[in-house]
Amino acid sequence: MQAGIVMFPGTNRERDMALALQRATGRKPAMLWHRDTELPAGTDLVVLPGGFSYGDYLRCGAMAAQSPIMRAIHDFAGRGGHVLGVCNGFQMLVEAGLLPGALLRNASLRFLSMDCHLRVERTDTAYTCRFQRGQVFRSTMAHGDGNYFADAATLDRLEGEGLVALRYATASGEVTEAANRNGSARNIAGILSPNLRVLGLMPHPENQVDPLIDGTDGLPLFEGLAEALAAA
Ligand SMILES: NC(=O)CC[C@H](N)C(=O)O
Repeated sequence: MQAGIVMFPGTNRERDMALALQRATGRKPAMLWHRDTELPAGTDLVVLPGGFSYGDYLRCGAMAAQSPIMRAIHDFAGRGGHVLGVCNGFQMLVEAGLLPGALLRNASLRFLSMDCHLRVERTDTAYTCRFQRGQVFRSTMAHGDGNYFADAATLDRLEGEGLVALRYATASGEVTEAANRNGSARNIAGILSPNLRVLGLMPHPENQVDPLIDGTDGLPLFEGLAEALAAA
């Protein structure tokens, strides 16, 4: 699988993402720049990593969504390409219209940097195929604007079409208000596009890919991608 990671001014999680992908695929991802107008031939996965693109000016991800490379990413997604947006990358995907809804300020109006637990809601996707349905894994959140919002009709559509990939839950898998630290609608931590190929999520699975650093709870996401896209 050949992945490309896009960097914007203010991106800060691209190296962690590269290590996570390299660990799972055995291959170095291509590092791409926001001014690029094309993706390298043979790209199987585009990743929009976390950070503070353009200093979060206007709204998180709003300026990045207007970058030259976004047109190529739109085309790639339109052809059925896989696109993963993590944290600021998720914010970019909604700002670019590739996923519905918005990421509002956290309900507490505070930047939240803490562990969280995620419940896997479906497993027939390239991102989640290495998890069990209902499995809970530990991850990390680090954001000021992670409060997922969409109108009721959109939320109902996402639920009805099974496009909620991940929810904030307790360590034992209960979807409670206390587990939902940023106030997201229906505890939503990550959503999919209707073709299941675009995933946006606020927490950082790339933080948990090394037993010597913070465990390997996030590794199945990258291993699943490696497996699913190698076979593609
Ligand atoms: N870690 C991140 O990607 C943070 C995203 C964004 N800057 C926020 O604070 O919400």
